[in-house]
Amino acid sequence: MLGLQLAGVDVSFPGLAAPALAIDSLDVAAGSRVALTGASGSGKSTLISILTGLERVGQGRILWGDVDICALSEGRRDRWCGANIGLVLQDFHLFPGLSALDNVLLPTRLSGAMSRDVGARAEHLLLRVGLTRPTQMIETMSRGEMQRVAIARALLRKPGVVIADEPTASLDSDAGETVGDLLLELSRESGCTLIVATHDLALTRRMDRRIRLAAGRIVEDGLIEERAA
Ligand SMILES: Nc1ncnc2c1ncn2[C@@H]1O[C@H](COP(=O)(O)OP(=O)(O)OP(=O)(O)O)[C@@H](O)[C@H]1O
Repeated sequence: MLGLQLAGVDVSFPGLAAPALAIDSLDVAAGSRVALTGASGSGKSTLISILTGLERVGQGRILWGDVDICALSEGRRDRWCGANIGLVLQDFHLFPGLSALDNVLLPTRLSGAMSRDVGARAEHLLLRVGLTRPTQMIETMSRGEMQRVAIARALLRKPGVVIADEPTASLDSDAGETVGDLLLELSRESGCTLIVATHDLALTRRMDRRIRLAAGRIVEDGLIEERAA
């Protein structure tokens, strides 16, 4: 499991008068479960992009464990993040024309980290998220099923942290609840840190801590006392 230390981070985009993100310091304990909330445009996706190495910061440090991903070259950062961070996105980022199993395995195959054990773990994870037909083509699946495939893919390489950006936003309430259950259960089972950007109040209440952003800054940060699970 990986803890996060972020310091002096500033992300600006051309045409914006103020930085999209300006965070002096943020620590997340390894193994904790954090909800990232805030109105549309407050900077949640931008924060996720820099935490996962998809976007570079103008200045600052982002340490996962003792690795400062800002100090890595682009290629090394991509490899490190691919191996250590499991990412679940609102619109799944799955590939039509491939089965559920092949979608789970694709990033690992592309990174050259494939092995028999990984193949067996992918099948196990699909069963664990409640999908019994690993060869089913992705385009024939419901949105809730697709998100479950994306969760299995995120967990495949036993990442130290799972980060999800609005994982329940495009799902109905039942499918959203299932996805929330799986993210919480599987991250607990694998002992990884979980960070979820969400507008979903029910999901937020089930986390340990809530960090609220407004205009790119942290305006509220506290423990969630009344957890539903
Ligand atoms: N590539 C970009 N170029 C210019 N501006 C950007 C870019 N990406 C984000 N922004 C701006 O940065 C700000 C924060 O956007 P961000 O997508 O992080 O918000 P968010 O909290 O995730 O919103 P939502 O809940 O709607 O997804 C917004 O003002 C947005 O327009």
